[in-house]
Amino acid sequence: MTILCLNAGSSSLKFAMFAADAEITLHGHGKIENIGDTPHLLAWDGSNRLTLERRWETGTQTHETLLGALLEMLEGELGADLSGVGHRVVHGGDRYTAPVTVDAAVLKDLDTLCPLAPLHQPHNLAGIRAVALHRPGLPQIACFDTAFHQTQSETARRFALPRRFEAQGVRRYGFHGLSYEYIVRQLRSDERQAAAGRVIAAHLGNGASLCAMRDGRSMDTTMGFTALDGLVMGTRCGTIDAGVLLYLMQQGMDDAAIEHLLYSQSGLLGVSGLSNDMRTLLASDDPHAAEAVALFVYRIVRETGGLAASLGGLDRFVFTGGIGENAAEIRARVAAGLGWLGAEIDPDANARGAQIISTPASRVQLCVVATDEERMIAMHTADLLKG
Ligand SMILES: Nc1ncnc2c1ncn2[C@@H]1O[C@H](COP(=O)(O)OP(=O)(O)O)[C@@H](O)[C@H]1O
Ligand SMILES: CC(=O)OP(=O)(O)O
Ligand SMILES: [Mg+2]
Repeated sequence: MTILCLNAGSSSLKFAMFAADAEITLHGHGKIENIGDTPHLLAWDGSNRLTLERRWETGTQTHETLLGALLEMLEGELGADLSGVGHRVVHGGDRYTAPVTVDAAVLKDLDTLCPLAPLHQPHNLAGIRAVALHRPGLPQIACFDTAFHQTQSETARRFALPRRFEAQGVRRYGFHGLSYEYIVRQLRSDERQAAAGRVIAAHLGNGASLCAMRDGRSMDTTMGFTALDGLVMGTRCGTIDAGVLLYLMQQGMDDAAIEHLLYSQSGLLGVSGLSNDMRTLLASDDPHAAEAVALFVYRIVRETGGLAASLGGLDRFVFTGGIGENAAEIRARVAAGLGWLGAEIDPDANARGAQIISTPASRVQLCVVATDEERMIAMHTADLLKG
């Protein structure tokens, strides 16, 4: 069977076609990056040969218009032999703890979670609606970022608020779960049994989070009720004193203005005043860019300390996501900050982007694993379609 996977991130729209028989084989994939600024489409065939490139002017396109362009481009692929479409849906709330076939009732439920993931959920659901218009009746499977974190304890997921709020679903959920699930599979496929023990994975992309895992199960994570919590991100502030929000409200900012500030104008972009793109910041000699990068690294190191404490120590630290996989300088600076845990980086292995970038003597093994949310979506989608 042939499966199309769609993954709408906060600044990107990724897609991939797979043949899912005994094995899952990539037929083609691509991404539209830099959405909100100057969108840039790249597409490759199954052997990673570039087949298409296109750029749009600044500020003329939204996630929705680009999705339309994408479906037009995939028109041929959306032909009769397509068995289904798998989607990354960032928030599953309390109800959706495993992949599900989407129908009108499910879609309505998922819509109610849009305020909890304003940068993602509306785009995720727009993808489902657009495909339904194009190909009514084609099975569509929603795969949730929150599902992987089901294994966390009540304590890890609880806010110190009066109980009635928890009953309403106000608790920590965690995100990037498809990515962490894939990382665990990759670590397990290795003969070193690398998923065993106490592992922290760092998904460092435009959104960024850490996940503390024991034997491949999520124990804690830096994102919470929403994907705003935790690390400094491209345009999101990460953990912030709730008193700041009270102050902003008292200053007359309304909820829409605060949402825009915290989700879209903060993080690396807000602190640098320059860009949310790590490549741009690393290449800049502007002191504010350097300060944004320093804060990004500092917060990763600090949160790792907390998660290592909750795991009772640390055996392995995994870098993944656009920054984790590609930015050797960030990996080196994070590793330096983890020296107190016994981490010791091998500079040559790090510069090469090797799978293991720590020295043999390092007490914490440092790894780089390329994540593949689309393949994880394809695996779930194939499982559901095969019944
Ligand atoms: N070679 C590189 N060096 C530094 N940062 C990089 C590199 N390649 C990609 N990145 C960064 O990765 C981030 C995007 O990560 P990605 O996981 O693709 O995003 P998304 O969260 O939208 O899926 C951007 O900040 C980008 O600058
Ligand atoms: C949940 C989240 O932040 O996703 P992304 O990294 O794709 O923005
Ligand atoms: Mg992402």
